[in-house]
This record gives sequence, C-alpha cells and structure tokens, in this order.
Amino acid sequence: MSNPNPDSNSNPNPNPLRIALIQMHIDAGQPESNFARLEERLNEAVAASPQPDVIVVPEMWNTGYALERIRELADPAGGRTRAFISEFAKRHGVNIIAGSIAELHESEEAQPAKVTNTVYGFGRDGGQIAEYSKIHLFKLMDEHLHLEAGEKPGRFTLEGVPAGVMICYDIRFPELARMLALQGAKVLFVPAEWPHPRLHHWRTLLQARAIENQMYVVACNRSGSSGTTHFFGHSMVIDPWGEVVAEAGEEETILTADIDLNLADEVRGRIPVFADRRPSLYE
Ligand SMILES: NC(=O)CCC(=O)C(=O)O
Repeated sequence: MSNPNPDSNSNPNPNPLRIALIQMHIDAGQPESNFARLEERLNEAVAASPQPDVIVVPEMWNTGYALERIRELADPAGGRTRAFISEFAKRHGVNIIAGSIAELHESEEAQPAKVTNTVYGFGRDGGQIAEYSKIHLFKLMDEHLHLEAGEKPGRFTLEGVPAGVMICYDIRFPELARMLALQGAKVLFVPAEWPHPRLHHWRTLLQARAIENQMYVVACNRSGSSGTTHFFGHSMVIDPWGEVVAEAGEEETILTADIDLNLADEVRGRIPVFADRRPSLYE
C-alpha cells in the first residue's frame, strides 16, 4: 500500500511533534488478539488529521503478564513484532515507540532461553531507531522470576533530537533518567503496565522526572484488568516545567498532544540545573 502521507518523509524535523499514545487493553497470554487490537488502534491513530509524528504503545502489549507461560508466548528475537512495526511505520511515514514486548532470546549457550521486556523504536522510513530492555525488574509482579534484566540504557535519536526510553518501574530510579538527560535527552518515553492502587506514585514520579531533568515525559500506560490486577490508564504527557499537558482517564483511548522540543532548552536556560550540579559531592 502506498504511503497516505507522502510529505511526512520529506520533513524530517517537524516541531512541534504530534504524539499519539495508544492506551489499550491487553489480553494476558493472547498474542494473536493483542496484535489484532494494536493494528486496529494504529490504524485509528494514523487516520487522525493531522497524522501523529510519533505513536507510543504500552508495556508488554504482546503477552501481558502471563509470566508462567512467557517462554512459549514470547516473540523469538522480536521477529514478528519488528517486521509488523517496521512495515507499519514505513507505510504511514510515522515514528513508533512500540511499547515493549516479551522477546525470546534463543541460543545454545543460554538454556533455558531468556526472555526480556524489550521496547523497539522505528522511524518513518521503517528503520529501527531504538531498542531497550527493562533494566529494573519489578519483583511485586514476579518479573525477576521469569525475565532477564537489560544491561544498557535506552538512549536514541528521534527526528534528530536526543531522546530516551525507560519502562514502567524504571521511573522509580531517578539516576537512569538523569543519565539520559545528561546525555542530552529532551524527551523521555515510558511504556507501562502500572496498576491500582499506585496512581499517585505514577503521577508524582513522572512529574518529578520531567521537572528535575527539564524534559518532556511521554508515558503510555495500559488500561483494563488482568485477573485481580486493575490498570488505571492515565497515560500522560508532561512538559519540561512539569505541567501535565494531556492526561487520559481509565478507559481505552488514543491520547494526543503536541510537544515543542525547544521548550526543554528554554527551561534548561532559565533554571540552569545542569550547570549548577556538584557531582563531585554526590556521585
Ligand atoms: N510493570 C511495572 O513495572 C509496574 C511498576 C509498578 O507498578 C510500580 O509501582 O512501580
């Protein structure tokens, strides 16, 4: 199919960037229905006018937290996900921060095969621009029993602008966001599956990461329930002043917001936190 937005590839640095966050239900242990649901939502997102520049998807959207069966459900080398997202991104000329998935890493040395909680980013031309596996596994949801932690921070470049990605529980570790900011990130993407009753943690931590690092935080949570765990949605976009510029409710939705990446430089210029740091005293 031809690209319905042919101009999108010829304008590599739009500012502001229109972001669409796909806050969706996820069926635990049902990759087929989750792929179908995501495809439907992606089609809805790109049908909007103006079309978004960047689409963001929640954490572990292919399998949910079906951790007991994660080895049989995980996507081998992320092959299916990468092909699907890359093709969609290219066809529509859109960037996609493709949430995270359970990725299976098969190798003769590592037995049993490892599974990571991994996010991929794809650019408008369908090329991969980001890959990050969750560094901090969340024991309260048994991740440490079934998943392998990542070892590398998620820095990447989006439309020529330094950006970062962290996954859900990672936002409780301010050092990681600070490191990405010190490496120049002006926007931090956070795919999540964050449940009740910790909505105040979610909001406060996201705002804190935005304020202290003077960067945009774009956080896409899932909605719906899995067994007795209820996910509250409340995906949000927070600007470098810490203002919530868009916030969803609890239901499935596509939340959109425009972000002006120059604002990060402006805020960093007005309150020069990075220049005023005294790392020799606390690092
Ligand atoms: N999926 C997660 O990492 C959940 C993190 C969470 O709920 C928290 O309170 O932290």
